[in-house]
Amino acid sequence: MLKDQVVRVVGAMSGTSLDGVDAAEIVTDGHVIFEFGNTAFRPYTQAQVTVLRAALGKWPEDEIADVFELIETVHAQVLTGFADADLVGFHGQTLAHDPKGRGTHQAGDGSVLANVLDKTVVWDFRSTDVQMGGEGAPLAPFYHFALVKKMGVTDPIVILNLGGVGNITWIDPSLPLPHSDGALLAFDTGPANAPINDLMQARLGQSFDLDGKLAAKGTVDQGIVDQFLQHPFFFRMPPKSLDRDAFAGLSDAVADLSDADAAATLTMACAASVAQGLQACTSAPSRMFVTGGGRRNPTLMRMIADACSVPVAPIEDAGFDGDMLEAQAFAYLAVRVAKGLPTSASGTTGVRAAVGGGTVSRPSKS
Ligand SMILES: Nc1ncnc2c1ncn2[C@@H]1O[C@H](COP(=O)(O)OP(=O)(O)OP(=O)(O)O)[C@@H](O)[C@H]1O
Ligand SMILES: CC(=O)N[C@H]1[C@@H]2OC[C@@H](O2)[C@@H](O)[C@@H]1O[C@H](C)C(=O)O
Repeated sequence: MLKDQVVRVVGAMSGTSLDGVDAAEIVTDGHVIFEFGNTAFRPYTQAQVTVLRAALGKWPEDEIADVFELIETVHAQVLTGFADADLVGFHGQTLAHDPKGRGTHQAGDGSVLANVLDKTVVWDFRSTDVQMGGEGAPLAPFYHFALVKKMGVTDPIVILNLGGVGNITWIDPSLPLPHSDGALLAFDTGPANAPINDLMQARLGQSFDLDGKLAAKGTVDQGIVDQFLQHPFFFRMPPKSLDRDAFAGLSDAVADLSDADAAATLTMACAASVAQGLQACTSAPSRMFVTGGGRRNPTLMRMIADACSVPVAPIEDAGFDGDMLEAQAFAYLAVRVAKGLPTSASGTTGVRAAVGGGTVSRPSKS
């Protein structure tokens, strides 16, 4: 791909919440975001969620061909709607993440999708970073940097993503990429929606705490939150990343609480971990913009605002779509990979040097 080429690219993301596949198109040269395009969301059926949940923690050597097929099929269904896209960024579904041990594992084979869609697909974004000593996550920060440039702000700000897991990017837009040391600091903050969703599913058969209504009725057990903050993860210096189920003990800790108190306590645990993450940022940002599904939970947003000493607002206040940001991010990163540009650096994943990685698969017919 030519250095200055501007590309219409679609990105697709299946996140740790296991709710479905987001897809979003942008127009970019891998540096500047020129335009936002169409978006789509395809929820997983209950049966598909059950298959995906059962596959969490699995590695390539496990028998999971059915999971790959499921991921590829659902992504193909969503992505056929993007006929005008020149390129596809395919994240896949993270099943397991152990960057300092077994590696990182996303289900779904981009070469299969390339043939089905008859388009070039960029995928397996995280492996090279892990092989180079990085965390392999979070990877959205380079896109966050481009968004902040588009906003035109000059002061450091923070973007917080509240998905199944939370992650934060501190950005100083006055400094240059790609050598993001200084311009970017990014890391996972802790579990976000995943423990709340798991509680709602196990106790009430619901997929999440709609509008934080159950948590709003409960009382936080501060002792459990304080104990949660003693987890070794919170004593590690960033960059750092998490497996979705790294905090399984948190669910056990609220087992004896009422439904409402358990929901309130898990919601506060997320807010407390965000507040702690903010403390670890390079400097106090002027604002925190929140993306991801958790920004729709008013109880969680109130707890975060109370726990953090900076103004907190959904990213829509900056003019962006908080439901599609991650899908857009993997569209943006796909162009960077195709152009040989880095997608992570020591400030975002702890990798030794800025690195691109990713696999580019072209349709075998062309
Ligand atoms: N109205 C709402 N009230 C409460 N929670 C909500 C609401 N809407 C969405 N959520 C939460 O947001 C989750 C979806 O968030 P999102 O789509 O950002 O996750 P993801 O992309 O799967 O995660 P990740 O960023 O970890 O990959 C839902 O599972 C739910 O927990
Ligand atoms: C290993 C993995 O898939 N991590 C996800 C997960 O979901 C949120 C958080 O944990 C973040 O580290 C990452 O996703 C976002 C999109 C990222 O890479 O920026």
